[in-house]
Amino acid sequence: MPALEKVTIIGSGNWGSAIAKIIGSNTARHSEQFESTVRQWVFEEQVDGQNLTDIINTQHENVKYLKGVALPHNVVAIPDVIKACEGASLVVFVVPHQFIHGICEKMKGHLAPNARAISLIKGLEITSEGTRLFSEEISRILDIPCAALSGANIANEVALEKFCESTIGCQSMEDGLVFKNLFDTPYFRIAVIEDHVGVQLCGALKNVVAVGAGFSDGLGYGSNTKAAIIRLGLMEMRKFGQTFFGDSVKTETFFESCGAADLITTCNGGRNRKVAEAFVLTGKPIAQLETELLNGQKLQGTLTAQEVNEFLVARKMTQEFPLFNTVYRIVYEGVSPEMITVDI
Ligand SMILES: NC(=O)C1=CN([C@@H]2O[C@H](COP(=O)(O)OP(=O)(O)OC[C@H]3O[C@@H](n4cnc5c(N)ncnc54)[C@H](O)[C@@H]3O)[C@@H](O)[C@H]2O)C=CC1
Ligand SMILES: O=C(CO)COP(=O)(O)O
Repeated sequence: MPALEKVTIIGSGNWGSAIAKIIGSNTARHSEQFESTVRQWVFEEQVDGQNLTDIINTQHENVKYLKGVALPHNVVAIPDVIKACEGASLVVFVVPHQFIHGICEKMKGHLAPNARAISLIKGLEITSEGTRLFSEEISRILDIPCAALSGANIANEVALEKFCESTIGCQSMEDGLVFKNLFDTPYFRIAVIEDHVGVQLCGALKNVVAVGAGFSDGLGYGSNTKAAIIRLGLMEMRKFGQTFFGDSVKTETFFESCGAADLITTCNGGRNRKVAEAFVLTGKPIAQLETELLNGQKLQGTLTAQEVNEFLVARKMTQEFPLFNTVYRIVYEGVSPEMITVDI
């Protein structure tokens, strides 16, 4: 009989906690394939004078990032990333994208020889030199294959077991199906496709569009305006993929949960939308609103807008992506939010 897979989750924010609930129940359910215990690396912090890891391990609840949701008892919170990942054969990365590099560097040399990873991160490594997917970054640093999972998955709703779908993009179907067993439940339905590039591009770029949708809400524009922003955003997402990743992004991927569906849910119920709306209503800086409104959770869309802009400026192509460009200029250059319907 093949050895049981040892699962480690890297991250314990809002989505990291919701996904820990699913993974913990699935490893217990599929005891022929997975070791029941799931180690979760938790960035240690104090909550009411107690370590967050101690709270999770005794109360089985992440009281800071997913309050009110019971976590399975087989999920064990560990503050030391090396202890959390030592000997792991399946690694689930679910941290805000700005933190991934430092974490991967510490994990080097500590995984099982056959380890495979999956990235749930919604963001892109974009610099003026080029773009890199986080699955590629993780593969490069740790020398292991890495798939991606992304979908219309607002964490709080998934944690309450409200039905939704999600997409796994992989290079090896064999690995994709192992991960499907780790994530799939009757209320979290997984499709596996061989387009790990498209899955991640959608997950990152839809956050920029959601910031634009939030501006529209803050200005009091209605559903038609938001629908236009969503449609134009989808077109720019596809154009970005076709222009910079060519045939490796499949058009059908935009019709999966990771594509149009995630764009719609994020533009209606996500944190990027919420903070962008408050930006218009209050005039406060984004960083201040992130602190005031999100209780330690992190925005991804404004950072991605900045990274995408740097990449497009280096190629003199900002005019070809008017929505991405306008979102950037509103957040970072003091351009009036009304321009969201003028310049796109
Ligand atoms: N929350 C959601 O509804 C969904 C989020 N995602 C994506 O999943 C990824 C992770 O998001 P969440 O779990 O929601 O995180 P979050 O937005 O709740 O971020 C907080 C997390 O960042 C950690 N953190 C703070 N400072 C840190 C540091 N210096 N080093 C390392 N970690 C630090 C905190 O401990 C906490 O675990 C993101 O890319 C996000 O876009 C994807 C689907 C749904
Ligand atoms: O990715 C998400 C839903 O699928 C969450 O989006 P926000 O980060 O805007 O909350």
